[in-house]
Amino acid sequence: MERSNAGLTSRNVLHTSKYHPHAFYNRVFAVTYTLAIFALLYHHAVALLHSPNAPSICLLIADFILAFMWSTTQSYRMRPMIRQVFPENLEKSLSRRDFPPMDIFICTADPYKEPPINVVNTALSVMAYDYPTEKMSVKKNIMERCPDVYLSSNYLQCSETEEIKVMYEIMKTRVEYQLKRGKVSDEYIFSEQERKIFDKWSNDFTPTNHPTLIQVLLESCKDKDVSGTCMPNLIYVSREKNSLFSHQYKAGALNALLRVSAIMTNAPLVLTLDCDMYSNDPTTPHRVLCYLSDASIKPELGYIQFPQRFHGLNKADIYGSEFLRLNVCNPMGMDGFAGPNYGGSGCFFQRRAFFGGPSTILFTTEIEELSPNHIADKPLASEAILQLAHHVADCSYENNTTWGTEIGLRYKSLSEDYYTGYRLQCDGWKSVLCHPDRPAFLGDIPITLIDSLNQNKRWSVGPLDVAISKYCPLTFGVSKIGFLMAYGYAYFAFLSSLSIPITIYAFLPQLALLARVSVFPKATDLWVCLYIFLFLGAYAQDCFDCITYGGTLRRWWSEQRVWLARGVSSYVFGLAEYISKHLNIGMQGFNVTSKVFDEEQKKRYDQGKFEFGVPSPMFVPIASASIINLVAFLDGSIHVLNGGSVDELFVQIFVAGFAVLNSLPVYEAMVLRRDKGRMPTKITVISTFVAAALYAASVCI
Ligand SMILES: O=c1ccn([C@@H]2O[C@H](COP(=O)(O)OP(=O)(O)O[C@H]3O[C@H](CO)[C@@H](O)[C@H](O)[C@H]3O)[C@@H](O)[C@H]2O)c(=O)[nH]1
Ligand SMILES: [Mn+2]
Repeated sequence: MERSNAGLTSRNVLHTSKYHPHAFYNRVFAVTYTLAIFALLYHHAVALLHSPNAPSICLLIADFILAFMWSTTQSYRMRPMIRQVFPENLEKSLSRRDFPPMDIFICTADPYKEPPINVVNTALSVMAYDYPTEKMSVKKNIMERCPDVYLSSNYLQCSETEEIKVMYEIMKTRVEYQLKRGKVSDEYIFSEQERKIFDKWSNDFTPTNHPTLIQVLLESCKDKDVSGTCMPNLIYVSREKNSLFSHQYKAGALNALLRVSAIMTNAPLVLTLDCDMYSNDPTTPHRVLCYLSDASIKPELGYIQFPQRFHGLNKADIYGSEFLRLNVCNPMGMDGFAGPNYGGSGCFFQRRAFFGGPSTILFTTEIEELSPNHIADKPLASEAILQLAHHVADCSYENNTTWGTEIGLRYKSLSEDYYTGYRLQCDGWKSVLCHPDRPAFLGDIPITLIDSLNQNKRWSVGPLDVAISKYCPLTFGVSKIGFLMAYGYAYFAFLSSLSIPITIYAFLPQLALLARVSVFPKATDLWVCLYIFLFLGAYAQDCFDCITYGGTLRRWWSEQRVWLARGVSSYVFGLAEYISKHLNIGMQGFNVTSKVFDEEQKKRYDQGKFEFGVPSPMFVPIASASIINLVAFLDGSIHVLNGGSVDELFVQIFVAGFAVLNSLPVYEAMVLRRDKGRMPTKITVISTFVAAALYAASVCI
């Protein structure tokens, strides 16, 4: 079925949508796989009734959680949607003069993890959007408008571009120099006005304690570029920080930006960007307008999400950072229903969506100027406007308001993107996924294992706060957005529960193998076919999906490997962090992912080498599991080679062998490598002790 928007002749079509042809096969497979899961649970139940024992109970729990998590992913496969937009037709139905104003928010939190020059690049890349009045004008029709990317590309060299390059290099050196010094030195302050600005960073100014700073850097129509074209408004905002207040991390930052921008410009369209996500296509807003200029869908359309895409991935994508499933497959699946989740960056919102559902009356704001209906027509740099803007960026501003609970970005979860998208959809908003071939934005990826594991830990803890609350997708969600959408959200909500089955499968069959205890059906038993089907079925479908959506076999292998590593590490630590927070013995925060690349680390990453390097406890379960699996695999194989029965232990030897195959880079890092990214000896020693202790404990039981 192919649909296009009503009211336009085919020549003027702005967007079309059709369901993915795989949907039918996915459904047939889902039914078959469900039957197989029931058969497995039946088999477990019979075995347990026959001879109840601890390993069988553990495996039942593991399989039950895996089955539940599998079921939550099915909604993504029932009705994936493929959309296309035709920006070339846009100006036939909407004149450039009528393009809606747009506010773009770029968050940055830590200059030492997020180099300011990269933030500058991101800002410049979107300031150069092909967009009217504030537009930077289309010079030479360049697609790469991120200066750093453009200047490192094979660009057309002429006196003008060389001049720009020199200007850029000077700016870059200056910014980096000031960062090292931690202060803007006098020789770079050229006027009394600039001095006044920089004086605001007084000596008692710290990242956690400082007043609000708002600086209008460029004002549209007052500031012009060399060709006389208006520049876009460019405003620097640093909200007040005070250690006595909870700042709600990125969600708090975005809410402050929502308010400050409401006072100054109040554009109906809002784009949120992470500081590393530069624009890779100047026509992106045109794609957005293909949806928003369609009166039949606009009233309910809360946001348009572009998949997060990344640059600098190594060939095998060893840490699975491409996240095809998270950023492309799942959102396309949800797009067949109410639409994709909000991904934190590369998302265009209707400002109105932050102020209550589309069919409810607009939620009232404390100050009239914050309402999305308010028309901001005063000069932004005027005293009155600046004063009000400072006021709404105060720490205490949100006290006794519904910011973060009913309006704006929602707090409660460290995954503010996941939770906000979910709540907006529960409010009745729809969304669409815009997935052009040329990525609209490109962001940085973590290049060390610890950064990647930490990022995944955050993504497992954040949604857990939603799972265990009155907004749980399985209850609240089902009642608001229906069973299938809610199940899609439940997958993330319960992501950390995957730690239980993965950890059980990483240790239990292997310890049992060492003790010569059989925990799976015999190789000659027909039931083993069920295990083979369930394992191969899940793996084959995953691999097939991955390749369908643009992945490679090699990357898929990395993805499944890192899934196992997250299971024993990120998700376990995530659960532990969640529990300790609720017992009031620990704190969790938004650990900003580093975007600074150490040259040597980058080189190793490019060679496809895993970067351990730091002695982090998060590596201990990974290393311990690798050791136990290797020992069990060798021990089991020797047993068979010496004439022991293979029948009873075959599945366990297979599981251990599979884990060994996945652990090859870990052994290499523990034993063979000498570079700085190797596994720290301390971790190898601790992990060996842990493995031995587990073995000893299993023998005692
Ligand atoms: O207290 C904070 C922490 C982070 N950020 C900003 O949030 C963005 C994302 O942070 P990053 O460390 O890069 O996190 P990632 O794990 O890479 O981000 C993913 O996951 C986040 C939620 O966990 C989403 O907000 C992001 O959009 C999504 O890309 C960056 O621009 C940060 O500057 C803040 O503004 N305040
Ligand atoms: Mn990031």
